[in-house]
This record gives sequence, C-alpha cells and structure tokens, in this order.
Amino acid sequence: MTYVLGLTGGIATGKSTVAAEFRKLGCPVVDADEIAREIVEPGRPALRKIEAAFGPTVIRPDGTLDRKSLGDLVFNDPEKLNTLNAIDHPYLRAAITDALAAAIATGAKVVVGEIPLLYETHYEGSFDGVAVVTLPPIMQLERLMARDDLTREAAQARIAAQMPLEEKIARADFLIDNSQGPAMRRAQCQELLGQLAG
Ligand SMILES: CC(C)(COP(=O)(O)OP(=O)(O)OC[C@H]1O[C@@H](n2cnc3c(N)ncnc32)[C@H](O)[C@@H]1O)[C@@H](O)C(=O)NCCC(=O)NCCS
Ligand SMILES: Nc1ncnc2c1ncn2[C@@H]1O[C@H](COP(=O)(O)OP(=O)(O)OP(=O)(O)O)[C@@H](O)[C@H]1O
Repeated sequence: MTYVLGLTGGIATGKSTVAAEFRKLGCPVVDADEIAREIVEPGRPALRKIEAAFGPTVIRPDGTLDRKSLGDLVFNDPEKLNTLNAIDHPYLRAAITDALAAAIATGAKVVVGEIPLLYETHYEGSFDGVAVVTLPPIMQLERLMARDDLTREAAQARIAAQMPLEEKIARADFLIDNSQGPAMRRAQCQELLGQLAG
C-alpha cells in the first residue's frame, strides 16, 4: 500500500526544498506549482480565460503569461485573486489528481504531493496525512523578500493571501521545522519516511 503524503506550509517556508529532500530519498513528488505553470501554457483554455478576465497586459508579446504582472494584480486584490482561482483551480485539481494517480501507480511506498494551497482548496481528502513545513514568521518574511526580491509590503501581501501558517500548523498531522540547515531537514524527512513506510 502506498502512503500518500500531502506537503504544504506557508509561502517560502521551504516546501520545495523539503520536496527535493523527499525526491532524493526516492519518493515521487507531484508539484502543484509546476502543474499550475503547465495549465497556463499558450494555447491552454485557462490562459485564454485569464486574458479575457485580466486584459492583454498580463500576456507577454510572445504569448506566454506575464507572471509578475498577474502576481502584482492578484496579490494586492482579494477579489482578483478569487477570479484567478476560479479560473485555474478546476484545471489544477484535475491535473493534480491525474499526476497523483500516476505516481501511486509506480508502486512507491510513499508518494508526496507538494500543494501550497492544500488546506485553502480542501485537498485533505486526497491524502493519508499532511506534513506542514514551518518557520518563525520573521524568517518566512525574510526568506520570501530575499528569494523573490520583494519589498516588505509586497511580501506581506503574499503571505496574507494564504491561510495563516498558525492555522495550517494546527491542522497538520506532521510538522517539519525548516528554520535550521540541511542536516536537520534531512533527518526530519528520513524519520518521517521511516514512520510512514514502516
Ligand atoms: C499569480 C501567479 C501567476 C504568480 O506567479 P509567480 O511565478 O510569481 O509565483 P509562483 O507561481 O511561483 O507561486 C509562488 C507561491 O505563491 C503562492 N501562491 C500561488 N498562487 C496562489 C494563490 N492563488 N493564492 C495564494 N497563494 C498563492 C504559493 O505559496 C506559491 O508556492 C501564480 O502564482 C499563479 O498562477 N497562481 C494561481 C495558481 C495557483 O493557485 N497556484 C497554487 C497551486 S496550489
Ligand atoms: N533551511 C534553510 N535555510 C536557509 N534558507 C532556506 C532553507 N530552506 C529554504 N531556504 C530558502 O528559502 C526560500 C524559500 O524556500 P522554498 O522555495 O523551498 O519555499 P516554498 O515553500 O517552496 O515557497 P513557495 O510557497 O513560494 O513555493 C528559498 O530561497 C530557499 O533557498
């Protein structure tokens, strides 16, 4: 039996870094951010709907989505974010479900679904358990500002666009503390895998 583990957390708490660790340890990982980029490739229906809803300024001259421009719009306006979610999420859900089924079909003992909005979009039912990657709020803000070259205000707006990390922590089945270095991260992933696959 495969154990299907959901992996989530706040923005920039380190989900992708932790997912990379699980990959190294042999687990197939389904990455919702990657799938979210695929469903808005040129020619896809979601991209046409986004252009119709947000106008031509969110499309680059080469026909691809201008992610920075759309991000600036939606992360500063909850109504616009709702509009984007209503367009994207049905396509996302279908693609994530297919990708998880394919990963489970490999027969791996543990399959990981890295889903930033796992709780916000009620994906809990797709998983046997959920691990939340945690970080003190000040470190989350600093890592987000540094990684995406955002001002404090822009970073705070992105954090505020998600369910508070505290609430995700309260719902979690497992916690992975990413405030320390790679050795501690690896040890926690190994321990969790041992628990799940054992
Ligand atoms: C708005 C977009 C174009 C901004 O692109 P950008 O390259 O700047 O960010 P990226 O996609 O790498 O996302 C970075 C992080 O932002 C957060 N985030 C992304 N989308 C959302 C959202 N709809 N609501 C809240 N937080 C979000 C997540 O923590 C994600 O890991 C992009 O995030 C997007 O298309 N979002 C809608 C799709 C979605 O819901 N993705 C989340 C998958 S669960
Ligand atoms: N233990 C750590 N120590 C220092 N920096 C770290 C650590 N783990 C991750 N980072 C850095 O923090 C930033 C956020 O990490 P990562 O991109 O994995 O977060 P994420 O949760 O996947 O983000 P998003 O929600 O945007 O997808 C990155 O720049 C990453 O290199």
